Amino acid sequence: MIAIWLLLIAGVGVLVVHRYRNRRRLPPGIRPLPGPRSLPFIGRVHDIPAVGSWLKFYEWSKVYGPIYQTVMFGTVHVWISSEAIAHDLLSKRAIVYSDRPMIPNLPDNRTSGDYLALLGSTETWKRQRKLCNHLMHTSSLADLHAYPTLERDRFLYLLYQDPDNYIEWIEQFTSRAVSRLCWGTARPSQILRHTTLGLLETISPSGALPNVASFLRHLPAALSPWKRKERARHALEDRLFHANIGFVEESMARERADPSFIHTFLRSKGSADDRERARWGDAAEAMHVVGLMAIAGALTIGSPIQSYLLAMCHYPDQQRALQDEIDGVLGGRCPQWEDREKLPLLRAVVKEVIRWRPPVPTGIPHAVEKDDIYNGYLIPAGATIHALEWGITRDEAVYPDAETFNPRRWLDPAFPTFREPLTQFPNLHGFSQFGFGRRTCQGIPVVEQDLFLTMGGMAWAFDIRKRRDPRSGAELPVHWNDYTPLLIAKPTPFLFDALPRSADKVARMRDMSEDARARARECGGGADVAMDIAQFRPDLGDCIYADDVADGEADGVGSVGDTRVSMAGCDAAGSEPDLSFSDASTARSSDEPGSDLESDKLRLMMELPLDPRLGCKPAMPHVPGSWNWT
Ligand code: HEM
Repeated sequence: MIAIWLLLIAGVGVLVVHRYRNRRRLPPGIRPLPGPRSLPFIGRVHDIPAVGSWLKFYEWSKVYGPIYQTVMFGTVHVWISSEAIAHDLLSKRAIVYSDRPMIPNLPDNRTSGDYLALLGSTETWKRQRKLCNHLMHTSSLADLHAYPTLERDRFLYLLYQDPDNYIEWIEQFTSRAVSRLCWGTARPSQILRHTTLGLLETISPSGALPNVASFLRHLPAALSPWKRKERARHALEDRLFHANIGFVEESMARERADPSFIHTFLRSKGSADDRERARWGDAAEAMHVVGLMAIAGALTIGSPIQSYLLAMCHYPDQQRALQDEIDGVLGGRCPQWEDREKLPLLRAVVKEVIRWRPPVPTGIPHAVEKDDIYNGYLIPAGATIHALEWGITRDEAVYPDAETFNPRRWLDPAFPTFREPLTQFPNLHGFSQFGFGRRTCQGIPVVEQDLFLTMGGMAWAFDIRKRRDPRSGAELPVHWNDYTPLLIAKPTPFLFDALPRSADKVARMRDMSEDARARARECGGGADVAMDIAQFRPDLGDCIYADDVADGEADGVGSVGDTRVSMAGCDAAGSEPDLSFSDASTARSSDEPGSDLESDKLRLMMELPLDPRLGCKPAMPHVPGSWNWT
């Protein structure tokens, strides 16, 4: 207790000195940026909500303008809500604006080579960024979109079988697809999900107290639950990454390795060309670069996929227009990556979902290394610079009627965002939502494929619509903008119907899933190279994921805590549940509104405690016949 008091006093002392130092004379004509008034010592933190903080920062932009500052515990934070200003500073003056701030709850983030995206502007960062570019480029040539397609085909059939568990299937899709890209196998995906969520908590302002009350970072590990948690998480992640690279090495030794980022790296290391061998650093570094790419993919892509479902609930006309495009161009076939030039509306929907509900609404902050003057305002060295993505996407000059989900803004010359040729545009390259300047997101090719395939697949297969009340038949409300509070925001759960559009599409989905399963059996070293996933289970504590039910164990009954959920219409062999089709009059049996199963599902969705980090339930029932470890 005494230690805590001493630390508090020391913390206040540091803040006083910091404040005194910051209060300096400005050259004539130079002003500090406008912003809300600060309280002594704490600055302006007391009225920033823990949930939806970006809405408050956006509200302030309406009062103080598209660039303003707040002070939080002695640090100046600059908030930018205009894409043009973000480019002026973060892109055109990238030489001083490409640093990252120190994260109090992960104080070595600027120097440790373990987290490319969080590294300061150092030589390690430059080397790692080059390696990341090289891996991304080489793999796009190597036809790696076969992996997202395989996982999309698995995902669609799971969503058809059990739409109420959509968050689980989406998170499985993203983590499995990126695991395959990184290591050529989906087996590490559930542990990856676990460690990745932990990291998101570690670095998010709302995820760990020291990120707001930064003096708490000085607490010794014995007194800091945050430090202990992060150490355990990091140790698990390290073991996972070692196991993954070991798996690829062994697969390569047996000539069974599938293409992956790590495979590409190891092949360059084995090259006869000395320069090629020396170019990309050592295996330990590559292991972390690829690990960070996996983390980035597993964290983010689920957000727009969930937001697509939300948008379709609110905008049935847009869904119909998208289905018309897909049906008209593909004649009943499910979209494939090769179809992208022919489907501009689908690409517009992908981009508009991201604009409408930005996955990283407060942006990933940069730091400025030297004092800078912008339009007569001082931006002091060390300030944290936020491109406020939520605000940028609400700039009415660029996005008229910004609150409305309108994919046509990317396709119609009447809108400022229109760009030709439509075989190429819209696409995600250069989109503000992926950052600015030298720190721009390196995963755009992966995001583009994953979202095109999943959103296109869902529009082809399902009518997404609001669920009806089992008793009154009235539409159940679906929230408009309730998002989880961490750095990557996802919609909180909502109920909807995913009605398959025809019996034929159900049969196609089943076939596609079966084909995907056969393709998956060929991947990941096949049966020759085993990956010991069980070694990690003890580290997962109480967390149970649906994939923990191994293949073949499914019995048509899943459990959630103490509640057993039976999947009516399914048997152990994985036959289909009874469902109605949107274009047929087939009556629902067990799944009909008002049935016991329906009320069971509703109760589960509403009553189970949310995992506050993920915004989803801690454990989900298993779908019989789904396949997990291949
Ligand atoms: C919807 C999905 C995604 C969104 C919205 C997103 C957004 C972002 C944003 C806003 C940044 C920070 C840019 C800046 O500081 O100016 C970033 C950085 C980064 N992203 Fe993504 N990202 C996504 C998916 C991915 C994926 C799938 C990968 C890798 C496979 C990836 C890899 C990275 C890397 C390596 C960085 C760090 C760049 C650096 O600091 O130099 N991202 N991303």
